Amino acid sequence: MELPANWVIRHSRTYNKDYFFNTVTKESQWEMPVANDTERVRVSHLLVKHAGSRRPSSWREENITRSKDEAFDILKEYQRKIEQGEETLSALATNYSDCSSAKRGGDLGHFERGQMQKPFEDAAFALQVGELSTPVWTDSGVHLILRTA
Ligand SMILES: O=C(O)CN(Cc1ccccc1)C(=O)c1nc(-c2ccccc2)[nH]c1C(=O)O
Repeated sequence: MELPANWVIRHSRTYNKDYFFNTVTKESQWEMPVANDTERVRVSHLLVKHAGSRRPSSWREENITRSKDEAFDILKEYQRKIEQGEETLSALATNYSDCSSAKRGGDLGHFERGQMQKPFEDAAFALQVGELSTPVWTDSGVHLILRTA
């Protein structure tokens, strides 16, 4: 049984069953502690906004008028290029992402559940490290997500 760092299994004589004890925080719990690598992910993403985006504006374009369909077609072409190895997500995000993270090659750093828009979070946590998502829709627009850690 793989336990996250600092966790040990203890046995409760009172209830005659095992529990989990964190030797650093001194907390104890009955349920199996969540391993760190499922608590936090790091991703880079490429966002293409459209006229219906909550904020249809970006560093690239002051007033974004493209349709949802156009945004999807643009993102699908980026996805094809990345999957074919012709381009990297980082290079495309730097030049074409409508998110301010374009300046960092699309890197969003690490985040836990509860921090991002739900569709984005669910897609990110479903990826294996190194895996590229299919297009993901949020209120911001449509995204390609690459899990990096
Ligand atoms: O939607 C808005 O009201 C304006 N935003 C920023 C935003 C979007 C959702 C929640 C909080 C902030 C965006 O449109 C946006 N969302 C993102 C975003 C969305 C999901 C994951 C990472 C970044 N980037 C941006 C940006 O301009 O740079």
